[in-house]
Amino acid sequence: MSEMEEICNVINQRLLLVLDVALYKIHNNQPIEDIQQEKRILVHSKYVAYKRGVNEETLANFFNMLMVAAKLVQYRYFAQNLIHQHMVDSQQVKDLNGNVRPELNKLGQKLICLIQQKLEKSGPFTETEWNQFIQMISNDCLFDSEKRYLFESLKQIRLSE
Ligand SMILES: O=C(O)C(=O)C[C@]1(C(=O)O)C=C[C@@H](O)C=C1
Repeated sequence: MSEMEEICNVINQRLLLVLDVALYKIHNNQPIEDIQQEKRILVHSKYVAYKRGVNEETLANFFNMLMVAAKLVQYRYFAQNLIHQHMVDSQQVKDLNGNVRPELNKLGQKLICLIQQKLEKSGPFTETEWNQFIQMISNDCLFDSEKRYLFESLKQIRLSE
């Protein structure tokens, strides 16, 4: 598998996993957006980036866009399920803090690791990789224009000076 394929796979897994978060929030009447959690993710991912020699600000911008994409996917899922909201089977709902968020965390670390390896090997992402990216990011809930924003922020990531 190419590095780009591996990176897109992890992004796809992350965009699927946030549906478990949405299900939890629908079931518990919580809003999709959790600014405190976003702050925690940004602080943590900057720390991991720093440890791995990846420029923290450019990495944080990318993670910010990942969370925007996650919210879009969740809002659309939420809308699709509004009519069945009262029927969400509690058996399907996973433990947010004990299970789903730790999984999201692991995927985030894996992503930073793959990005670091790719940057060290062949430098920043370039326009030539866009076709592969758009083909690989399989989530139907995102428009191509939204995938483009995600790719633009991926292109900006650099190693530390
Ligand atoms: O952990 C959550 O509550 C999520 O909804 C996931 C996530 C993310 O992508 O990491 C997305 C939106 C929230 O504002 C915070 C974090």
